[in-house]
Amino acid sequence: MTTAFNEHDPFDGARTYDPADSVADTEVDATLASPSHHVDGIPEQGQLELEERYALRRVAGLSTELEDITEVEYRSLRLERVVLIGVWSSGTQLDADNSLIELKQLAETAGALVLDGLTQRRSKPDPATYVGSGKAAELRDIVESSGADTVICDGELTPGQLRQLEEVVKVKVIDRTALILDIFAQHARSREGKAQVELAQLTYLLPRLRGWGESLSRQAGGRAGGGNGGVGLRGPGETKIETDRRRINSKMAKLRRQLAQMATSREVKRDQRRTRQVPAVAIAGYTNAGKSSLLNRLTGAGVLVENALFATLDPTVRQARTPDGRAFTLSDTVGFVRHLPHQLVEAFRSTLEEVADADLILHVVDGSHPDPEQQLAAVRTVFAEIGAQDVPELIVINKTDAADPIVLKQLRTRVPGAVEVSARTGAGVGELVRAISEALPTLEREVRVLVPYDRGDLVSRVYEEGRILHEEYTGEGTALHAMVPDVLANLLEGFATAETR
Ligand SMILES: Nc1nc2c(ncn2[C@@H]2O[C@H](COP(=O)(O)OP(=O)(O)OP(=O)(O)O)[C@@H](O)[C@H]2O)c(=O)[nH]1
Ligand SMILES: [Mg+2]
Repeated sequence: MTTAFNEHDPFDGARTYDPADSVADTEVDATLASPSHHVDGIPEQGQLELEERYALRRVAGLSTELEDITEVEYRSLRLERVVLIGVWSSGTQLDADNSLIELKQLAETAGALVLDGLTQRRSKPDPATYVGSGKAAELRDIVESSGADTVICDGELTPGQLRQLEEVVKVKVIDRTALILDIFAQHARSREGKAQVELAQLTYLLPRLRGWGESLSRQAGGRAGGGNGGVGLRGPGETKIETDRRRINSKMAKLRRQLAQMATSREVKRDQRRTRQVPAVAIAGYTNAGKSSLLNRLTGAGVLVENALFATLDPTVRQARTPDGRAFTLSDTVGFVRHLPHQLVEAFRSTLEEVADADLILHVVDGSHPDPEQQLAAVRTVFAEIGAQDVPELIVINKTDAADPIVLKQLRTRVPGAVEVSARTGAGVGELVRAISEALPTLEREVRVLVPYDRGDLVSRVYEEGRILHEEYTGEGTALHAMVPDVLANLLEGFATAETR
């Protein structure tokens, strides 16, 4: 890569930050000695080049592969042309690359064309411009020469960082959180899903309002932030930003009310299932792990399967039966991702409660991914956030048909008891069904009863809801030895024969 801090660079050496300009500036760490900071002092060109080369690394093979040229033209009409940038502050280089590859998948899922991807090794993101200011200027050159119109950063940036980086690179800058929110917005179908996404977007937007645009709004934001109210800004002098803020707040309140209502109707359905004592199994896991494919394989549900992240946003619930005939429900859920924006976790809380409320979680992981363990860990973090950490978990390693045998072998020792399947070929699915059956709580009780002939209703219920192990017609009534749900067992208690008392 060429470094190009040249004479035409209007920012080079002259770049200053106005301390009143940004929230981020209050967090500037004076001891942060990244090589990039030398740029402001105009170091020697040769030394600079070496440092730059070391620090800003292009991730190979990251640009979107296009099938043919017409696709390029078609896309350029409606899609954004993006450059990705990530700050790599911990973990190995492979981790950093994997993270940027995932960012690429996210960007493409959102409909963007990825032109380039770069990472910078740095002890932590620059408080002002995310990447160091020197790297930011270099990034601007890449943006310029590639004709990109958007930069996507692999993290959540402060409003100040977004704005200051934007000032350097001269194109729109968005962060990973905004990107994920955008994908969710594009994929939401149901009324509830749409409301949840909108609430999350507004939550994200609210603190960022002042980062946008003119000095007036910035000023208003700054003063309000200083605790000194909007003196002189209210009434006739009220700024647009305050009106916007108020509008957003009331819209959010309205969405919360609507969501609460929708959650109630779902709660009712869940209660119905509970009183019928049908155990609930939730399929959860990292996005694109093959959760919907597995639901289809297990129940023939015909749920949307797509090689895209976050294809499923609305939970689907299906009925299923264990090989020995016990009914249970199986639900597909929204996929998780590393650093799932907390605004989304909050907004989707009621949907995610399906997982927390389940009797068993099928935790699906993509065995063909280079680092499935990291995905397992990321998903468990979300489980903890939604209070699902105590639900029994059955790990399902999917895509074994495409998985690297070495990764699989490693995974086997690290996650004992996992079931290996391929939703695509059907391999291992029989074993999975047996494992589900074993792991499901037996809400059944064994009963030995003698039911008088005038209580044929109870006998029919045993036929419908339970499993009969032995039946005999005696002088006094029907003698049954059966496995029945708890509720029915209670009704039959009065007819128990001596053996079960
Ligand atoms: N090779 C292979 N591909 C699979 C398998 N299962 C699913 N896939 C593919 O993986 C991609 C994602 O599958 P989905 O079932 O949509 O995954 P998901 O977990 O529901 O994804 P989201 O809803 O987006 O979170 C699709 O392209 C599937 O065809 C498998 O066993 N083997
Ligand atoms: Mg899905």
